[in-house]
Amino acid sequence: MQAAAIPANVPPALLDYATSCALPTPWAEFTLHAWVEASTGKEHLAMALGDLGNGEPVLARVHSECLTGDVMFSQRCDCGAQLEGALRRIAEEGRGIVLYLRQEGRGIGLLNKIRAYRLQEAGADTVEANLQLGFHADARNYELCRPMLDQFGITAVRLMTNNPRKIDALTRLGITVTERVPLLVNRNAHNNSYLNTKQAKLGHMMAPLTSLEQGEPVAPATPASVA
Ligand SMILES: Nc1nc2c(ncn2[C@@H]2O[C@H](COP(=O)(O)OP(=O)(O)OP(=O)(O)O)[C@@H](O)[C@H]2O)c(=O)[nH]1
Ligand SMILES: [Zn+2]
Repeated sequence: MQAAAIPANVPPALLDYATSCALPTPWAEFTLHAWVEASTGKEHLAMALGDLGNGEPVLARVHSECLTGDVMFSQRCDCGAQLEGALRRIAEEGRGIVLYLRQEGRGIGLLNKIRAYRLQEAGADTVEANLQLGFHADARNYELCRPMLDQFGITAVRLMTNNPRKIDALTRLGITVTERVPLLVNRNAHNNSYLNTKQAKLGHMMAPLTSLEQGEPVAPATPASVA
């Protein structure tokens, strides 16, 4: 039997909701939700805590995948500490959500991020490395956030980020960002110039630290805390 044709005026779903489970963490027991992106088959995730659909703005983080930082403890970036900081803060408040988007390497993928790191070892900064590889400085897209937030009836968020593009993107998607909650964690000798480049070239809202010079002793990975 032939499948019924989808009427031309109905946009195709970006995401299919798949399933959920309890996810105990050191800070709280979250609920892990999973979706499948229709066009790529990628699995996107959310960690949710508390009553999210009661109309109060939700403490939220939109986190882009960083395997090296989130899983392998890399100090080249601040991603792992930001993820931990966001989860801790949500646990403290007892309510909130982390959207975990599978757009590794600012959207260029893991292998290309590793290639970009090699170029950075040869002197390029994080933006120049992407451009040398033929990519945009930031190839991410946040449109999936809308159906993910819709799942919980979330229309307004207090967004944990230093990245103005995320605020713009959510606003353009019709989500009200009532507050930006800064997320400044784990600046160290390995990621200091990376963070300075994000501020200078990508518009991130974070003060540059000039006192951390290359070759200085590396600060131990501090427990994540939200500034
Ligand atoms: N191409 C590239 N990607 C990187 C590099 N360092 C980290 N990333 C990626 O950058 C992204 C960082 O994601 P987020 O922490 O959510 O976003 P952000 O733009 O830093 O904004 P906030 O953390 O919200 O302030 C992840 O996808 C990382 O994999 C790099 O040197 N090159
Ligand atoms: Zn990272």
